[in-house]
Amino acid sequence: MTGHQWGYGEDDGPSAWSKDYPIAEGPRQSPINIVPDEAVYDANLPPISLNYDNCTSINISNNGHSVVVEFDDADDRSVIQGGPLNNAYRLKQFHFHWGGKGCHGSEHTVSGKTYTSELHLVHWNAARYGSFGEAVAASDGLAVLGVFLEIGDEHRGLHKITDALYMVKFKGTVADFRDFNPKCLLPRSLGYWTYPGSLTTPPLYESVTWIVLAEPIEVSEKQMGKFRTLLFSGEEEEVRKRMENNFRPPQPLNGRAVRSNFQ
Ligand SMILES: CCc1c(F)c(F)c(S(N)(=O)=O)c(F)c1F
Ligand SMILES: [Zn+2]
Repeated sequence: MTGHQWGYGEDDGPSAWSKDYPIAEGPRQSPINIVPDEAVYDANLPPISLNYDNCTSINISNNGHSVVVEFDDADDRSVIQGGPLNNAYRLKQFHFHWGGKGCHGSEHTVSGKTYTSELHLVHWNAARYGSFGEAVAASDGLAVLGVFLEIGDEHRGLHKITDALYMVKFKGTVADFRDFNPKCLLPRSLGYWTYPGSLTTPPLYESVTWIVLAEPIEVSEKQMGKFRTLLFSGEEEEVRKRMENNFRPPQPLNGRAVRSNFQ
């Protein structure tokens, strides 16, 4: 596996990543299995505060690993703060991880329970670093908000995304995607677990403060089916590989404390 050519298949998947990215076996890797009974309720953990009202989505793209919606992060117009964070972190992008048919597909698990998908809202510490590229490798550089998706009723906010997926079927495709506010993808409760972790894809930097919401959102099987029409492969590639099961399994906790802001 030459550098930067990683995937989720038999030969280039999570069990092979450590060859090119030795940090894969580091002390604070993600995702993890969250065991609520072993989480430490921390009464001093403030609620998280999301200010997405002036957020500016720019485009939606297929990077060969997931579907990504990017935001204008030139100023503090859309930030997450509070919770375990010492300052405001700027929204850079969000993307998803999902399974094939059935109910696996999330990266974090809760007492071993998997969800059908997991949304990651990626933010970077603009108070301390000059760019996302600089922050991505710093121990307090990123804050990722994780939201579980489970099969149920259709999600009205997700429609705008699933209706745009046909434009980014192939790896390397990008399309305009304006005026999307991801606030509509959040559950009612912002109760969360938080722990120090990493990117769940190469380069697997140990730079993420994870904030995983306990309440899932509901999406329909039909909506999930649209994610599976995406391809890992580029338009010119002979073999078409459906984009699914793009999740890393849980990694060793190595004694890390998982804290919750709820009992
Ligand atoms: C380098 C860009 C990037 C990702 F590709 C990614 F998958 C994640 S993840 N799954 O940990 O949320 C990030 F946080 C992230 F910043
Ligand atoms: Zn992710």
